[in-house]
Amino acid sequence: MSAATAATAVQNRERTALEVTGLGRRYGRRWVLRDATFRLPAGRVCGLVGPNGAGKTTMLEIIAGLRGATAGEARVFGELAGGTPARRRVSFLPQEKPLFPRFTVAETLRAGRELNPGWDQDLAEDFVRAGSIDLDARVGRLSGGQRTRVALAVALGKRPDLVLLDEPLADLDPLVRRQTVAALLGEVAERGITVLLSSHLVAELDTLCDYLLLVAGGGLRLAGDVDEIISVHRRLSAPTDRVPTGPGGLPTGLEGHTVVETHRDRHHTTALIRPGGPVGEVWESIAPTLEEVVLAYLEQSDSAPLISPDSHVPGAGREVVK
Ligand SMILES: Nc1ncnc2c1ncn2[C@@H]1O[C@H](COP(=O)(O)OP(=O)(O)OP(=O)(O)O)[C@@H](O)[C@H]1O
Repeated sequence: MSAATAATAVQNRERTALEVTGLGRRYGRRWVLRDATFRLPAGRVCGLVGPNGAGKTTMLEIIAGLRGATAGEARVFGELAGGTPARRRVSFLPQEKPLFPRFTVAETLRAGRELNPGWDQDLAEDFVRAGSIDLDARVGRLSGGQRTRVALAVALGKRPDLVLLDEPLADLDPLVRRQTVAALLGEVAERGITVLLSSHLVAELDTLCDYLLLVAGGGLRLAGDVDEIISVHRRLSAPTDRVPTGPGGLPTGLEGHTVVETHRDRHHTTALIRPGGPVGEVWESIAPTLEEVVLAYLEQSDSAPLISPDSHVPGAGREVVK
């Protein structure tokens, strides 16, 4: 390989933070995750959503190298998850924050420094101080929000290229959540860090994430840039008496479109679709919110997956739905 080709290969690898191919995990006889294939471009903040038990933690643990896959593989900046080169570039913050209550905040950061060769003490200390947290305070005496900030400081102090966060905001009140999110996003934007975070806070996803993965029913249902995902969907509504149920059980006029979800009552019929062409005039058609799209896919976990072009893994043999 020439020097130029090798440089291009490195550049390409650095453009993809995460590449997951045919990933599956079985516990006993039960598959919780099957055939997940996607690419996460570097520098994105990606939300990982799905119902309870959909396999979000399992996926994060596999990427962090804490759990093996039953099928397929995950690569972090081109390196196989679990290996030393991949682990060096990843920080994982599990749901149960790994902090010792008896340690002071300063001792917690010192432990981070001793365990991580690339540790950035200034970054970690600044992140903690910006939350008005005393470095001499005992971790066990901190509020939930303060503990989250300390745990995030430890995760960021490692100077990772990819941060994996398992429901980091679940136990925070809305104000602290907003402050913590702003601090986190400021830090990741400045350093070009890629973030993959699981969350049930569907209504707040669009303030946090510019990329989305949705797992449900054992598989990946949505993957892609948030704006792109929204732009390929339409939210339709029509008077129920003008769109009677057709032969396939769907309201008439939706043939030829990919229908994700429909709701019907005596007066109104609504649908979330991926249009396959122009929509009949009887329907009022508007752009959906991200929350509406996510809720529709969560409700209809067997709807056709949408893997957007920049989430597509080249050569993985998976259909790209536009
Ligand atoms: N070590 C294990 N042994 C057996 N089953 C497990 C194990 N870990 C997880 N599971 C099961 O796998 C499924 C997926 O769990 P996982 O924690 O990955 O889901 P999740 O999407 O993160 O859920 P939640 O939103 O509730 O946190 C669940 O049904 C869970 O009970």
